[in-house]
Formats: sequence, C-alpha cells, structure tokens
Amino acid sequence: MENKSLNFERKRLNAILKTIKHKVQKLTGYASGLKEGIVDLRKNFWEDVTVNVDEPDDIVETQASLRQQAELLSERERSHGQIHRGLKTLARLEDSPYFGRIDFIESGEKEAESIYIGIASLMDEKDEEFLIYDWRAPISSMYYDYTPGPASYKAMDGEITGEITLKRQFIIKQSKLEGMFDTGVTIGDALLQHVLGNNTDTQMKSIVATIQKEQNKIIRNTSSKFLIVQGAAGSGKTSAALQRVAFLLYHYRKTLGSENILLFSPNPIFNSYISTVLPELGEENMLQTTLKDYVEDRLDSELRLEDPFSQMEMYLTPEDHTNYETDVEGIRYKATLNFKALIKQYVKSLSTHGLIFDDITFRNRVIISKEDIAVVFYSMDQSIPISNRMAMLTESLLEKVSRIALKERKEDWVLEEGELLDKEDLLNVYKKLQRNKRFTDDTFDDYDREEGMIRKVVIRKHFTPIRKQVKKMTFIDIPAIYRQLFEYSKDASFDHIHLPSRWSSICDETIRQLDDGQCSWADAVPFLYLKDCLLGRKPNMSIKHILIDEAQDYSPFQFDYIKRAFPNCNMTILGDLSQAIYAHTFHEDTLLSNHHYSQDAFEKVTLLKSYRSTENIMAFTRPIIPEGKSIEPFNRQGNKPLVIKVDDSADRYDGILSKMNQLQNEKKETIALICKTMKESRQAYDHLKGKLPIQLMDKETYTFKKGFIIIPVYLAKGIEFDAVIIHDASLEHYHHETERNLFYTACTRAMHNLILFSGGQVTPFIENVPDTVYDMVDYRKEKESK
Ligand SMILES: Nc1ncnc2c1ncn2[C@@H]1O[C@H](COP(=O)(O)OP(=O)(O)OP(=O)(O)O)[C@@H](O)[C@H]1O
Repeated sequence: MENKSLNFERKRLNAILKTIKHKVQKLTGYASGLKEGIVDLRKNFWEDVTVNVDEPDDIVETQASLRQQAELLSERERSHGQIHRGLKTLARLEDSPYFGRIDFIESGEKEAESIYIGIASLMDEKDEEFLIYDWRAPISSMYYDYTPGPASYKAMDGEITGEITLKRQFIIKQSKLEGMFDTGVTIGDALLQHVLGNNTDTQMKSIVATIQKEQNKIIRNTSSKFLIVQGAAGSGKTSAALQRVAFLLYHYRKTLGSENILLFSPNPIFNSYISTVLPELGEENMLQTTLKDYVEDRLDSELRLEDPFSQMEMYLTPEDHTNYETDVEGIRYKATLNFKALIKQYVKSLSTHGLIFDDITFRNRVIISKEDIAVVFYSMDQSIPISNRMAMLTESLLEKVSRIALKERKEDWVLEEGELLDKEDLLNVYKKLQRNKRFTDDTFDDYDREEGMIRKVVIRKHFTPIRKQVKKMTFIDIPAIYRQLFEYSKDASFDHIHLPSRWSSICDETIRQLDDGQCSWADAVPFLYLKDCLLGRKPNMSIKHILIDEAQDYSPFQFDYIKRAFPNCNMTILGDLSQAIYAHTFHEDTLLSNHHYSQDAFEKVTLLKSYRSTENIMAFTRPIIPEGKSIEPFNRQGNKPLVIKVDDSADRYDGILSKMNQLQNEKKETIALICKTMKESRQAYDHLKGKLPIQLMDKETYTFKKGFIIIPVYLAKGIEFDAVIIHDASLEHYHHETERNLFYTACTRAMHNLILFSGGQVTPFIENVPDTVYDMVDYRKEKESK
C-alpha cells in the first residue's frame, strides 16, 4: 500500500516537473522574442516617432507620437519583467514544487480533490486547473489548520466546509522526492523533527512547509489594526512575522507592495540574518530599519546621537560609572509617557514665551535678529498651535529675506563678486541677453541689463542657501529649547506629572551632555517629539504596515512616537517580556501591555511552544525565568547542557578552545561564544584570536560567517546558533535581577548545544534548574583525571 502511494507520488512529481520544464521553455522563447523586440524598439525609437515642431498642431502630434512609442516600450519592458519573475518562480518550483497535500471533499460533493501546496501556484498547460496551490491561497489554510476530519476555509464567497481525508507532507529537494509522511496531527512531528534537527545557518530559513496552527493565525490575520504577539524564546515570532509579510503581499497584492511595509529590527546583524527569507518565498524584501537609524535620520545632525548599545554597555557595567544610579533613573524616566506629558506641558508654556531662536545671518552680518523673530512669533494669535504659527513665521521670514535680497542687489560688493562668476554662469547671462535682444537695439540698455542680470545671479547664489535654511526652520534652536526644558523643570513640581527622585541631578547631567553637543539615546525620541510639537510633522503615508520585532525593548515613549509617525498603519508587534534587557524596559510598562491599545482594535496572540532548542536545553532554560513553566518544549533530544567550573583565566580559555574544537568536529556550523558586554567580548577575543579563526561581532558588524564568533548578548538578539558557549556564567557576573533576562536570552540562542563556563560560584539564576537536567564538571579535576 505504502509503495503504491510512493509510486503514485513519484509519477505525479515527474509529470509536474515535465509541465514545469515545458513552461520554462515556452516562457524562455517568449522572453527572448520580447527582448529582441525591446532592443529594436530602443534602437529605432526616434525613427518610429514623427517629429515636427513647426506649428502648434505638429507639436501636439509629435508629443502624442512620442508618448505612444514610450508606452509601447514600457509595456514590453513590463511584460519582460513579468516573464523574468515567472521564470524565477518556475526555477524555484522545479527544485521543490510542493511540500504538502490535502485531499478535501467539499460538502455535497462525492469525490475528494487533491490539493498540492507549494511556494507558488502552478496551472496545467491549458491554464485550466491548479496543479499546485500557493500556500497563501485560502484553500491552503486548511493544510495548516486541520488534521484529517471535518475542515473548512474562508473563500471569497463565504465559508466552504467539508472533510479532509488525507494529509501528506513531502520533502522534495533538487527535484527528488526524499521523504513523504502521512500525518494525523497538525503538521506532524516527523517533518518538523527533520527540519529542526538540521544545523542552523548564518541566514534564517522560511518555515513555509511546517507552519504551526497557532503561527498560522498570526500569519493570516487581516482583521486587527494592532496584532500583538507575546511569544517565548524560539517560538517562531520572527519566522511567523516574515511569513506574514509574504502573506500580506499576496493577500493585498493590488494595493500593497514591499515598499509599503517596514520592519523595525533590533540590530544591523539581524537585518542581514533575515534578509533571504522573503526572496526564498519569491517576494521582495520589505523595508528594514533599526530605531537608531530611523531616529538618526530625523535628527539632522543637530546633535551627536549616542548609540543604544553604548547605553547598554553603561547599564551593564555599573562599576565603571560614577553617576550610575542617576543615569539609570534618567533612562527609565525618559522612557515613560510621564516624561512625554512633561514635554507637552512645557510646549504649552512655550506658546506664550520661552522659544529660543537663532539669528539669520548673511556675510557675517545679522540680517534678521533672533529677538525680531521672537517678536514676530509672539505677536501672532496665541490660540493658533505653535507648529502652525511656525509655518506662518517661515512664510513671513521668507518674504523678509526676499526684500533684503532685493536691497542687497544694489551693493557694490555684488558687482565685484560678479566679476568672479564662473564661465557657465556668465554664459547663461549672455544667452539670456541674446534671447531678449531681438526686442532692443539699444546697447546702453544692454549694458544695464547685463549688470542687472549679473547682480541677480550673484544674489541668488548667496540667498538660495539662506532661503533653504529658513524653509528647514533652522532659525529655531531646538537643542537650546530642549536644554531649557531641564532648566524649566529642574526644581519645579507639577500637579499631574510625576518626577523621579533624582530629577534635579538628571537635569544637570542632561544639560552637561547637551552642552557637549551630545544627545543620549534616552533623550533621542523625547527630543524628536519636542521638535515635532514645535515644527509640525508630515506623517508618513506611504508605509501601510509596520512590524516591530523584539518589541519588548521599546519604551512606551518610543512606541508612541512610532505610532504617531505612521498614523495609518497596521502594526504587527512581536516580543517576549522575558527577553526585555534594556534599562528602560526593566519593570517598566512595555508596549506588549494591553493598555497601550485601549482605543484601538487590537488582538493579542500568545505563542507558548518553542522550537529552537532541544528539549534538554529547554529543561535548563525554562526554570531561569518565572514564566518558564508555561513554555512548551518541542520534542527533540540532544546533549544535556554542561556547566564547566574553572579556577582561572588560563583554564577558562583552555576549556573554551577545546570545547569549540570539539563542537566543530561534531560538525556544528555556527558556534557562538556569548559574553555579557562588548568589553568582555573584546577580552575574550584577545585571548582566542591567534588560536582559532574567530570573528568578533560588534555594533558595526552587519553579517557573520559560519564557524566561531564572539558576541555580546544584546547583539545576538533574535539570532540563533548550533552551539552556544557562555563565556562567564558565574555569580559574580550574573547576579543582579536586572541581568536575569539577559542571561536567559543568551542561553536561549542555542539550538543543539549549550555549555557554560563559570569561575567560582555559578549564577543564582540557575538555582531552580534541577541538577538532573545538566552536567557540572570541574575543569581542572577532569583534565587531571584524563
Ligand atoms: N513552524 C516552524 N517550523 C519549522 N521551524 C520553526 C517553526 N517555528 C519556528 N521554527 C524555528 O525555530 C527557531 C526560532 O524561530 P524564531 O527565531 O522565529 O523565534 P523567535 O520567537 O523570534 O525567537 P526569539 O524571540 O528567541 O528570537 C528558528 O530556527 C525557526 O526556523
């Protein structure tokens, strides 16, 4: 019976491959014909256009003829593009045409239809029947949602019900059927075991063939404006998010393109880590940014922006900082909506007084003084919002600048400078004169006119940049206004706004940094918020969907800012509270909390099953966090985690070196030594660099290679490795409650092996881990016994 099915599927696969080959041949034929046509059309473009500009009628005709020719060309180019994309899809299908099959009898019908599911649809040669359904098609959803038995799906014209009589999975690689499983449970363990048992890569893979039911809900959700996903480490949040992008691009293909979707990712390495998933699915990548890049773009280099990772280093190395408590309290407070309320209150006060302007200068001379600007601003109707008054002020300053420019044109220096005009400018002046000459024969007039034109050119050259600056509203000194906020609130108290206990010192420190031209990461979004309140802001309308990964690390203020910047967007927000590692997220209200969405349609999905790590590793990591009990491991066995106690640094690096080599011999492809900070990573690198080919990852690293790497935990967010070695899991290193999530995040990066080195007593974070689930050895003793 089994052989019969296998033979049947082999035969069918061969038939499908034949169809694909035919289609490839046909399309390649079309493509080369079309290409020749395009080349010819481009070559002969002007020959086929009737160009005649003698009479107005002829000009209109010429324009029409040109337009027609251009349209013809672009239509052919479009078709060529489509064929090219079609060929690419066929090439992907040829490699692995489908991964699933369900046999479905629709209610009222007698016979089951076999539905084969792959990464794209394929029609038969007559274009009448689907040989393969795209995994995103409505009917395909049953594959992910149901076991054999009653099933239904939502079609265009309503709910279709029926029964699944067979559910089958295939492993097809390089056109060969390598495996086949009939499954009783949702996307059975066999295929998932197979996929997860493999080594990982430096690039994430799509999970299209093994999407789980709970993940499918996230991927296909089209009803919520805010979809919030709280998912355990390794539960497939990022994987589901990327599949979701592919789904949305398919579902809304007429209105949504990859350029309308923006993903906020935790760091640049992550950007490259996930960059191949969508192309693997035949889609273009969405736009990607980090919050740091997004913010930096908007700061206009007014201030030097601190890197979030420098803030992180500071947070994790209290011993290196004198004002540690104050700094951390400042970071936490500036992350809150309380601080936003304080800024709002401050902006209100600026409506009547207190705005700080800059002089507008020209040739080292003040042409409009800051005092005059303030007078104009504050003489406007105070009921008009500040940002609208700023727009009116800009208009009035532009007019004033034009008047000054006109006056300035008569000055002697203008003519002097006119003599120094470059050739091109002079040529333009003469050409213009020449054009005008047909109207006059008077050479005196010409002389005056030439001088006038030269003066105009000189003035325009000088005043264009001034006008540009005025339009950019650089006459408002935002850094000074932001600085003034701390003077304004330093010793004040407000009725409804809470201030932290060390507020006065926080203000002093912030003022010191701003005077130094520095904007701390904690101040970045508040600064931009103030800037927007004063200058107004054009919301981004081209982005229609935003995804925020590692969302637990965003502060409420940062999230609020993103929400306002993209008011029309739907959002998918994914995170794990147990992996919140930033100073501002510890014990703070993060954007995974429901109340951020009280006024908006939102839905929350919780993912509890985790797929990344073996069951043995999960038995070790789950007790580290309070919520660990509810996380369900996926049944996949491996080695027990190993804790190695070392006495000194020589033993530590000896041990790490030997474990790394051992893991490589066991064919582990990505082996990461994870440290708490960058400082620690550098020290480890200095010890190991000559001894094995190891890559040190820092905030400027955008990609990583297979083999050995050293990385601080915060840069490893979202990424995974075959084997993880924790550089120092001692009590001394991880004991603050604030470091628990960091330690958990580090351990949960491991897929197959987890080894922890500890000098002295081991971190108390593993005190709830039963000692049966891991091995502990003393490095020295073990070495001596060998
Ligand atoms: N349905 C699935 N089929 C196959 N593999 C899966 C599936 N879901 C998750 N995985 C695998 O589990 C691992 C973890 O997935 P992913 O990185 O998306 O999880 P995450 O929730 O974003 O993790 P973290 O929060 O720890 O960064 C990846 O190797 C991914 O391929």
